[in-house]
Amino acid sequence: MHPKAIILVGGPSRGTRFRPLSLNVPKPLFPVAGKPIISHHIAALSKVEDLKEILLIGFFEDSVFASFLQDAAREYPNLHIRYLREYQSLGTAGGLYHFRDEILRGNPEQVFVLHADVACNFPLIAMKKAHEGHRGLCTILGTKVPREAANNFGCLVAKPDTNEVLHYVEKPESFVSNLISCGVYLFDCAIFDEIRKSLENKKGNVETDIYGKEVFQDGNKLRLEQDLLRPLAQSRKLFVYETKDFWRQIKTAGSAVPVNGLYLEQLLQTNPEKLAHSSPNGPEIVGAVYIHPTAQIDPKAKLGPNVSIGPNVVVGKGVRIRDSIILDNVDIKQNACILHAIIGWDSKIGCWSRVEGTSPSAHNVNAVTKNGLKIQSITILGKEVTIKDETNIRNCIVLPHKELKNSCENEIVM
Ligand SMILES: Nc1nc2c(ncn2[C@@H]2O[C@H](COP(=O)(O)OP(=O)(O)O[C@H]3O[C@H](CO)[C@@H](O)[C@H](O)[C@@H]3O)[C@@H](O)[C@H]2O)c(=O)[nH]1
Repeated sequence: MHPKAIILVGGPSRGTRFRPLSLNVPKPLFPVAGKPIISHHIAALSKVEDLKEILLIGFFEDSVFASFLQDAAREYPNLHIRYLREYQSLGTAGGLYHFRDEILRGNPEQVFVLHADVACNFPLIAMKKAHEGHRGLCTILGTKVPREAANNFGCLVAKPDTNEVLHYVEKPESFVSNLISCGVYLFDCAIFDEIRKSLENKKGNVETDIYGKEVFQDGNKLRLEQDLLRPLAQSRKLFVYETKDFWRQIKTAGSAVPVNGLYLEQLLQTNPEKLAHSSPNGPEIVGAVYIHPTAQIDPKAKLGPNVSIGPNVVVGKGVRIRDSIILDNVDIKQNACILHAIIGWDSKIGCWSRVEGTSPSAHNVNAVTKNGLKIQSITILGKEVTIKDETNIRNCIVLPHKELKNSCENEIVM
């Protein structure tokens, strides 16, 4: 079977919860464990036999992915990776249908569809094997989440013996099931007939906008979940493949920190040589830590676990960093301490300063509550933020280009 793959990358308006980091980089290209979020998807797809083409579909400007695509072409010479731009947000299935001729060119039999904003070990080969063992049109990757988190996702009720999905309910108001959709699918190409049927049904719902143009009632969008998966479950053509391995959404900027940790842990198991290790003349490394080869780390610094250090970062003597992502060109002076934080590009952290957040809980990755109010658990500094010497920044979001001389806590610094 010869498959193709699609990564749904969304567009700029969708990155709002990822601010302030999405002000400088589109979310799909934000680095976790040393490489852009969607590079992890591509690495997994590159291992699928006979998969030669990956299409990124979204509504960002074309230029956004240009240099990423050049780098990816160098890294994966056998893969053809392109970006297809929707003229506006067409919904999670709208782009698939709009670009169906491109997708079906070369007669693939199957299409993987991956959301860009999820992190997992993408068990695509196992999904494909499971898919070929049943008569469904789609196999969806599922995982179990805590009961109280389930209604934030697409919920699946499946027959335990056959994995046939009996009900699919998108973000239900009351509890349906704690088996949820991970946003990773494998479709037979016959799915395009189902999308057409779904479109025809929706055409019954057309209305006229203020310009007299016909639009669907929900703004011309075709939703993979409600318009396709739900009817597929009703007609018993949807199956689930459950992963017991890690899975996480990347919605808020703060969620990049636990995701970084999960991918670093995975690297520690599969490719430990890509990670940093303690050495007699180097810094002390605890657990999984990634350091870009151009970064300069003082031998008296201590890093880890769950730390990624970007290109050209300078880390001074006595610095302590854990559970943090340090982006390109950051300068951290001696004895500063960085915990549960993301430090934006070109920022400067003065000596004896502390930039810290709080350890987030499993499925509520970005917020902790204090006196009933949500506060930031991961501290995030935007691009080019300067923290003066001996200043403490706790549970804050700091917008780009700020200079902080005084300590602050539980604030959004604008
Ligand atoms: N190309 C394109 N991509 C889109 C569009 N709308 C969303 N996306 C992309 O599609 C993915 C899903 O985004 P959302 O629409 O924000 O859905 P969600 O709240 O994340 O929920 C979905 O994913 C969950 C798993 O993470 C599922 O559990 C849930 O059922 C649903 O499919 C993201 O990668 C997003 O960038 C669109 O109009 N066009």
